[in-house]
Amino acid sequence: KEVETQAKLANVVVLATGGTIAGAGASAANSATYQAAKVGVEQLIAGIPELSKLANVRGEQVMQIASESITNENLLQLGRRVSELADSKDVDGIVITHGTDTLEETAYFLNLVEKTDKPIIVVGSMRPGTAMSADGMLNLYNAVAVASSKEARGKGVLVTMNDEIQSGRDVSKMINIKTEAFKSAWGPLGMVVEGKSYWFRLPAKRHTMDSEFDIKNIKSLPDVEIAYSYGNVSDTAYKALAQSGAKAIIHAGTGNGSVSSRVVPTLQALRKDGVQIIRSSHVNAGGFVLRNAEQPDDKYDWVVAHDLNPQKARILAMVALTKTNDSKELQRMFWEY
Ligand SMILES: NC(=O)C[C@H](N)C(=O)O
Repeated sequence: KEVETQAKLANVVVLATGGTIAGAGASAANSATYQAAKVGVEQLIAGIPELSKLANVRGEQVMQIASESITNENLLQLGRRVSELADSKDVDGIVITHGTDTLEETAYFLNLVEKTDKPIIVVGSMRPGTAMSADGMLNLYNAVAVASSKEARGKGVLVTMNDEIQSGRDVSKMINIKTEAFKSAWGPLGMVVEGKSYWFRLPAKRHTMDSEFDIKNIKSLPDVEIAYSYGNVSDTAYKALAQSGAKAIIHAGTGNGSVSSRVVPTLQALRKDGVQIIRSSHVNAGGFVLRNAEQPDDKYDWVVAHDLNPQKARILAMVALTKTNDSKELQRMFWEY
């Protein structure tokens, strides 16, 4: 009987990368002071015996780092492993445990480059497993539940935090001290409660199977950097980033991606030198940057990031630049993805 049930359960692989979900503190009262990336994947899985009722779960330690230290090489390594597993007949769903600081970047990257309709769920936690009311256990349980469900197929890369199912494209870490940390300006796609998913909406942007990008064709990622804007901003950072070899600079602009008059001439000159200029907004609840609003993008040959925050704009720019350096093509991609 047991063998029969196991055969019916989905096969889910948990790829562990580190983060607070694998963190450990000195005492149970340490919810904010701890070391990330300490606990191995086997221990994470063993800590939730209920997983065996949801799926046949096995783990793989891909790396063990705090996500603020993730590199483009790490992204490619993870992306390639996800792709290999997705191609395997024995795998029905993939869960990635990840630090929350750059979780939204990794989720968006995978959403762009993985050619599969199998569920890929990225999950983290805000408190280490050693803390009182640690959130990692339930977040991971929910991730495995969604990864093993048929309804999650074809919905792009997803994130399960705080009982919500979010689109990996839209979701962003909005606050760093609450378990209710991840939000999307356009709302969650669904909820997961007691291991069951409840769906309410679908992503509208191109992703995974419908994406023109494929991790199998990406050898390396170009250098794309971000410059932050604020009152009295100077052009020093923009110039330095270009000098260090950035192929594109994401302008993390104020408001609707506005650019200080002190910086405009430098950005015009950098564009003439071949650097792509991409205007985004760093407003917290979600930016919305439109072409030729605030700045004459057509005239300057700049690109707008639309609703992508600066760190997500960096991900799309890197992936897009592996295919084209044409600013019109880049702009098309920023509307479509
Ligand atoms: N909550 C977390 O996971 C934060 C941690 N610094 C990380 O991103 O790895």
